[in-house]
Amino acid sequence: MGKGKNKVSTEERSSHKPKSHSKHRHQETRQHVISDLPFKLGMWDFDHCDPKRCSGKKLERLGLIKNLRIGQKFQGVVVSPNGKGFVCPNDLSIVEQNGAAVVECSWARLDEIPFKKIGGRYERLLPYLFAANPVNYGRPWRLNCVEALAACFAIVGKTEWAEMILEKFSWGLTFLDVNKELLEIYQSCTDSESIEKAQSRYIEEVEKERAERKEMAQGQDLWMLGNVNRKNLDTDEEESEEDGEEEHDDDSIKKVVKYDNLGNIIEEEAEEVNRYDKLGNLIENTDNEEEEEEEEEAEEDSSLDAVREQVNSLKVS
Ligand SMILES: C[S@@+](CC[C@H](N)C(=O)[O-])C[C@H]1O[C@@H](n2cnc3c(N)ncnc32)[C@H](O)[C@@H]1O
Repeated sequence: MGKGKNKVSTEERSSHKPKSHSKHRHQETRQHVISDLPFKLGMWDFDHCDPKRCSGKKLERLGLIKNLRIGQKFQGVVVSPNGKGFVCPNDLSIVEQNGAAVVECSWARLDEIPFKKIGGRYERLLPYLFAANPVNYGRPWRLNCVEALAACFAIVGKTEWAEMILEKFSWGLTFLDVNKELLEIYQSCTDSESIEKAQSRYIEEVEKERAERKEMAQGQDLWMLGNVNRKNLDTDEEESEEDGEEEHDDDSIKKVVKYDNLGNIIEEEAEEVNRYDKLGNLIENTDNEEEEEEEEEAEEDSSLDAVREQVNSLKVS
């Protein structure tokens, strides 16, 4: 055995004492913090997440949240993907008396969570809100634990409690700014049904505005093309010139005609428009503008479909 291998130097010994002492003090501080809080927070932690990025774990390190065991139920509002109704202002007394809890787990591994063995009497979904955390910034529905708890507090009217937990994160208070309008709408509701209606109205408005913006953008594109009537005229002329001639069987060659704002042709050229699939195979050019437009629309709308799907999946689960 090497000389002095298991020996603890005087320096180390003296540094050990304060360490264990400080641990004890830290525990005391934690209890002190939890008992000092005007609210109760709970969390079932399934250890799915990177502890450095996990907001629930940070709340735990700060002594603001209590860890709950599997099999243990929570008396307050449980904000969970397994919720049956939405958090609403009518939940105020439950939150005031017994607080709020979350399920700390990965969104990708929800199917591993034994929802029947956790939760409580008041399991709730959160309505449409945007994440402000660095991992999912700007995404609706997928809030992290501290955002979910803060949203619950804010909806029932305890915005100051929401601020108390969010301010522990550098980005935290942004959550309230980003969702100011939505939170005010939800705060003016009463029960879960009214929250659901308000949420649907908001999503519909967002969709409508989106469609209007798209229409305006299309209008601008048309304006940029110049005199559309003149363009049609020229195309007809071209077609009639080609009448009786051998048809060009290479669809990949497309005429590109550009006009200035007065409708004069400023350029005419042939352009290769070959398109390839992911495997590098040539895709036949259909020149079917309607089909292409439909494809574009489907792509643009897919994000909204994803939102709808998430609403439904949250409702179903
Ligand atoms: C899936 S975990 C992800 C936690 C993340 N790793 C973190 O750092 O906090 C987020 C938890 O917040 C709650 N939550 C977030 N968004 C929710 C929503 N729209 N409806 C219900 N609960 C939600 C749930 O308890 C959910 O399990």
